[in-house]
Amino acid sequence: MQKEGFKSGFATLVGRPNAGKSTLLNAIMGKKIAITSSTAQTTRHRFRAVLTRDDFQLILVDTPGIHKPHDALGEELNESALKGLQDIDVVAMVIDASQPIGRGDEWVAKQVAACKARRICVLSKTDIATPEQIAAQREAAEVLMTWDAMVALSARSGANVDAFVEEAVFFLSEGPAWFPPDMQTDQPMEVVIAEFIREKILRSFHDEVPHSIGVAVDNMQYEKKKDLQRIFATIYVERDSQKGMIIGKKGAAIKRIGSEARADLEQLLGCRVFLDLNVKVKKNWRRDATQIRRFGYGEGA
Ligand SMILES: Nc1nc2c(ncn2[C@@H]2O[C@H](COP(=O)(O)OP(=O)(O)OP(=O)(O)O)[C@@H](O)[C@H]2O)c(=O)[nH]1
Repeated sequence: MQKEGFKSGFATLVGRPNAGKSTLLNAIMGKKIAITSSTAQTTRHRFRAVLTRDDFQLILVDTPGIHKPHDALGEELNESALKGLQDIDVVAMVIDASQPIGRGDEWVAKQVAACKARRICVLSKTDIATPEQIAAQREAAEVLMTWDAMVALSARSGANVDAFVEEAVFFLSEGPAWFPPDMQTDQPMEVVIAEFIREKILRSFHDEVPHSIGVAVDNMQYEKKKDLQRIFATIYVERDSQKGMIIGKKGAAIKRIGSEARADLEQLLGCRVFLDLNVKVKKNWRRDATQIRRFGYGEGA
């Protein structure tokens, strides 16, 4: 059971190249997590990490187009980067405390200032900055915009990293966790979505459906013009009776699951979603090694 007052939501780390975003992400997670770029860039959000504690779940996403001013000069990318920032709760802009604020920082700040999310200024690398430098950087950062919070930290030494997490969580809303607590690392989008749908089904049936059900995303197509992500997924069950239950009378149950999942996936992905769900009976799918990998539960998934 989730604690009363449990909070959940999304945060993104932005900042010019080399500001220290990846190092901070790793420090937040408390271990080196694989940061891959294997995820198809069909959606605005790339999931980097999910941090779950007793009282919160903080999902760190990457917002493509916000780090690299040169790539983002085109109107279109600019706009989509900004839109991406609209769906998340907290934007943390990482500024290197040991370097003067430059044009790269100013560019990123402009994007951040235009979004609705809560804005946290992170002054990074305090281990190599003098107290005078940090104080001066605070002042310079205040000039960039009005922040909801400011934290000076060192991802390398770990100093104040927890304080940053606390600030970010403070701005999240109360609500249930989006993902299972043991999901931590960067995952391919298909696995994230499959896991998400599975979670919805389990919740929707209040544990009447066994945890042995599996979900696999078979295909994903993004239509740029419509800003629409088509997702084709299969729900695997072990028995016919389970299939009947998930489909429901005249398909009522699966329809409901589909529309609930779709609405949340739209928020999750930051674009419109068309969701096609199929139910298949596959006995003992869990024992099949290839299947396990495909479903994203086994090692090496
Ligand atoms: N001394 C010190 N160095 C840091 C700290 N955080 C990051 N660095 C170093 O700064 C450099 C850039 O850090 P990254 O975390 O890769 O920066 P980034 O913002 O993710 O960079 P891009 O991926 O290019 O956008 C690396 O050499 C890090 O080791 C810190 O807290 N202290």
